Amino acid sequence: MCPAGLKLLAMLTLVLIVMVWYSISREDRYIELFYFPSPEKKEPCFQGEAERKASKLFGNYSRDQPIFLQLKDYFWVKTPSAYELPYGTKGSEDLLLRVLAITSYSIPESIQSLKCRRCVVVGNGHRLRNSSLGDAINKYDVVIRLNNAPVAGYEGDVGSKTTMRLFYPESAHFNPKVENNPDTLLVLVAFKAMDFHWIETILSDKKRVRKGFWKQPPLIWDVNPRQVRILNPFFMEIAADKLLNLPMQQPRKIKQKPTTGLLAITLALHLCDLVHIAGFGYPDAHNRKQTIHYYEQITLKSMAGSGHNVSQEALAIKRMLEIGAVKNLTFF
Ligand SMILES: CC(=O)N[C@H]1[C@H]([C@H](O)[C@H](O)CO)O[C@](OP(=O)(O)OC[C@H]2O[C@@H](n3ccc(N)nc3=O)[C@H](O)[C@@H]2O)(C(=O)O)C[C@@H]1O
Ligand SMILES: CO[C@@H]1[C@H](O)[C@@H](O)[C@H](O[C@H]2[C@H](O)[C@@H](NC(C)=O)[C@H](OCc3ccccc3)O[C@@H]2CO)O[C@@H]1CO
Repeated sequence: MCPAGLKLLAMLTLVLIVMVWYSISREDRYIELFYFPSPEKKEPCFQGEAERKASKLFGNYSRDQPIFLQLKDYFWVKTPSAYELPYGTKGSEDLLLRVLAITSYSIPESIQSLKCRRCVVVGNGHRLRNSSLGDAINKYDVVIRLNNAPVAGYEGDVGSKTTMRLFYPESAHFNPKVENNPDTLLVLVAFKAMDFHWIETILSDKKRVRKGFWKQPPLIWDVNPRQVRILNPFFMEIAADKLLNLPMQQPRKIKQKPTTGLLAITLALHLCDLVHIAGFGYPDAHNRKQTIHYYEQITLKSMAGSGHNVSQEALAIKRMLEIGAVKNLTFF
């Protein structure tokens, strides 16, 4: 072969090597960010793995914090809190005391006794639509759902098992019996003192108050008080502080806060040994027509004034995916 031919061959080989290297490196990234579960097999689970990985994000924060608030911490001793709601209980202690007296705080024995807890957090995103992930989702030990996201009619895509559902008064489903299982834990995330007041009036059948909510919450809510739990605001604090770098005390007007989904992932990293997520991810800001939920036709416009920074949250979730703290069943 002539020298020019050899040179061309060398060039082509080099280009080929670079292309192979690039596609391998992209493939690694692909595996990090997307994950396809096998509906037949249970995931291998390693005790303490989520905690180990999460410590890279959160630092060595205390694992002693209870998941749910307990009466003993407010009745016998008055546990002090540095912050007001939603990051602490400062100023809401009396209301909280009454709520804790009529609710429970235990984690079900079926979860408590597991050596390794496999959890999935199901976000409300449109990406779940036609995903056929229902069977895979039902196989996790703990399925965490959010707000009023329905299950009935969407079982093929989102499953039907709900171990716990995080909600606040304005996001409570008006028909909780239809969208949950009889033993689902209904976990109240309190953002303001009125949220404690609402649950108290509902569970003790006291006079309902209509004012003080940004959207009318249910006035009748047919649930067993033994299913209700109050989430420890500590998780909101670390989601805001460690994942989003939000200041804990903000002027009244700004009030930025994590979404319930990011809060649920934070909680799962504390409660579980393996954390998978599905249905997370918003459309680009300029994509005005794309619906955001798997169950209704609303767009990003509906979120104006919500106080969420969805691009900052996307970066936080990407970081979690990159370090392997969570895996994603849908695309991100
Ligand atoms: C109009 C409005 O205030 N919408 C908020 C709604 C609304 O209050 C409830 O749905 C009740 O109707 O609640 C929120 O969230 P929402 O109930 O929409 O969704 C629950 C969580 O899923 C994740 N999500 C959702 C849609 C999407 N395209 N990508 C996602 O990643 C998010 O992590 C989200 O938290 C909320 O509580 O966070 C946040 C939304 O901003
Ligand atoms: C996790 O946050 C929840 C939801 O995602 C947010 O959209 C919602 O934001 C509301 C915000 O909490 C309200 N602020 C207060 C202090 O209540 C804000 O209020 C403005 C308002 C007041 C009266 C009537 C209409 C609007 O409204 C925001 C929603 O537009 O907070 C949720 C947790 O409560």
